[in-house]
Amino acid sequence: MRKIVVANWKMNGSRSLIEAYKSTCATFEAAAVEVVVCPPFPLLADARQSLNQQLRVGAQDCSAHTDGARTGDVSAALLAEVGAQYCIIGHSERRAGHTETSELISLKQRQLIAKDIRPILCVGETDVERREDRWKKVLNAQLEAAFQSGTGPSLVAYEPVWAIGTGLIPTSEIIVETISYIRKQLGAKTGAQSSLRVLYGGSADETSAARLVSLDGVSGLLVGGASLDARRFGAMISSVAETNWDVLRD
Ligand SMILES: O=C[C@H](O)COP(=O)(O)O
Repeated sequence: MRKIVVANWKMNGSRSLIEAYKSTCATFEAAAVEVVVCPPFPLLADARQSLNQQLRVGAQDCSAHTDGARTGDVSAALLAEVGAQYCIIGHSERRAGHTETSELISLKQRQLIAKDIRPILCVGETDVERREDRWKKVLNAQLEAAFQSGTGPSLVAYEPVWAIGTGLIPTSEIIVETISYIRKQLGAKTGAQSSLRVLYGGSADETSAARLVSLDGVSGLLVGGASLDARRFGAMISSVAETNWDVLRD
């Protein structure tokens, strides 16, 4: 299966970054890697139009509701209308900064699936939860809620909170063990472990991308900071694509 690399611009980016992506990132070998760009809402339509050839476009969040008097919310239907094919949900910055619960996130997942948008469900423990060996319990709760919507996610991003934007990347052992645990938990619920894609996110950059996607069970990357520079992100895509071709040649 192709590796997938997702750029999460968070509350950053501009039309000029879309243009930079167009000239720098849209020349990779699409057969080897799937690339998804998630800009802020106002740039979605522009991104979709400009990057349509090879890059997919995703949103960073969506409303748990379909319509109505919900100022500031953006529905899955509207995301579909501007061409979003993916949507990040449950990012730790929303769980913590916007007090989003797993129940709310599962409602969002349901809205997205109804509009044929693929949810990318983010899960991950804090440093204290890791140190106190409570990470399994935390991940279970975050994954369990996703099943309240009736269908499990086909894309999960494991993002340890302590690795996001810190320059700290967990050891390979931690990443492999945790992603294997996520796969086991979801496989037990859905029986569809093989079609599940699990990404790693947290301080991934052009120097670590190839190693990270080569780890057992890692289907790709969710990238924050390093995706804000089109050249760095382009270098990440290239190194992941090369890794994938190596796999195909073996
Ligand atoms: O969604 C992306 C993650 O939060 C990772 O961010 P980062 O690559 O800046 O650590």
